[in-house]
Amino acid sequence: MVAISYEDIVKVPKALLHDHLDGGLRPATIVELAAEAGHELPTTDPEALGRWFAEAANSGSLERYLETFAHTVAVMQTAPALRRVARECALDLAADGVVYAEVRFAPEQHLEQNLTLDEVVEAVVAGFVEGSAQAAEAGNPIRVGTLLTAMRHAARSQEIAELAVRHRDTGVVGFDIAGAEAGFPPTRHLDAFEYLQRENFHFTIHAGEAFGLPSIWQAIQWCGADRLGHGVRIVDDITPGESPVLGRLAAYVRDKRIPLELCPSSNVQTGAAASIADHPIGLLRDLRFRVTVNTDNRLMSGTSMSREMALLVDAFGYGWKELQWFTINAMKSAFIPFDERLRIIDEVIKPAYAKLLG
Ligand SMILES: O=c1[nH]cnc2c1ncn2[C@@H]1O[C@H](CO)[C@@H](O)[C@H]1O
Ligand SMILES: [Zn+2]
Repeated sequence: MVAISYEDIVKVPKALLHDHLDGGLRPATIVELAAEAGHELPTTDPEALGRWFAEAANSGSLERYLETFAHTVAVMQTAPALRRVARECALDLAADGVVYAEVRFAPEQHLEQNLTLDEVVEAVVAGFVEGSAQAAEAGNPIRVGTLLTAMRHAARSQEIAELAVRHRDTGVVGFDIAGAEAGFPPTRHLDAFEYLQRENFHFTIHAGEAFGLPSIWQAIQWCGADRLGHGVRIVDDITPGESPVLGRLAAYVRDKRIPLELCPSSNVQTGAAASIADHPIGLLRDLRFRVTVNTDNRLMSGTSMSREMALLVDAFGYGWKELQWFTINAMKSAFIPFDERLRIIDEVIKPAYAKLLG
């Protein structure tokens, strides 16, 4: 088998479902925006700043990992700043060969300079539109959908859910909750999830990352999540061995084809996995869960979609067949309409991989 190089992975179309806007800024942009905003950074050298984020996020704890977002959120408080960050996000993903991305952020964290929630969303969506148009001109077409996140420790989820529905025809394709998981179960936001279900809207829930099965169970069985953000701890319900045995929850997640938005590097940093080679993605793929590969926070993990795939190729010996499987899984699980998903699978993804698979 011919070894797969990083450069080859960049060229092949990829789909990304779990990427945080405030976790993916270019270090140089943070430096510029911080100077404008008068925000003090740990360093103003972009390269050193990039390293600082990766090191500070490498803490083994989700709570400490999340502290680093204070510096990105602080420079995303005006409409031009939000628009720029979103535009650069679309450009960076497209340059990495991502053809479909759902990018999330929490509007409630961007109100420090008196923007309204609607203005925050409008600025970000405008940035994605602008970035996607520029990427297409450069020969890297990408479709970017926005997910609105509510912070799980706060109490604004109903308001954010309504905001998402209000913008559903202008770029917002779904809803999410994020933030520290332990102590903040998904059922705290049940009203918001029930509202979204009545609106026939889509949502994912960060669950099974820093807390285990009860969080996943609530996300699926109480809240009705379409997908699981991470969900990696579903392995706690699988007894390993020659023929692994699935508990009732793991069996349900697999039977219902509930997509797992796995984020290998992020999980190593927050302590959810000991290393990439030890990451449960290997087992979950072998057992044919609906596994997808994601970046979570490109800045904090110093990563990209191509890099995450390259790490898996190295650790598990995956070839184009597996990378295509991950990509089609992600596209099937996207929150855009079925016919649009199918078009990207049939016209963009399959033809590109067919050439490589021979
Ligand atoms: O892996 C994660 N788990 C939980 N919360 C996260 C993760 N990555 C980022 N955020 C949180 O989501 C907010 C909106 O994008 C970020 O500000 C961060 O606090
Ligand atoms: Zn996340």
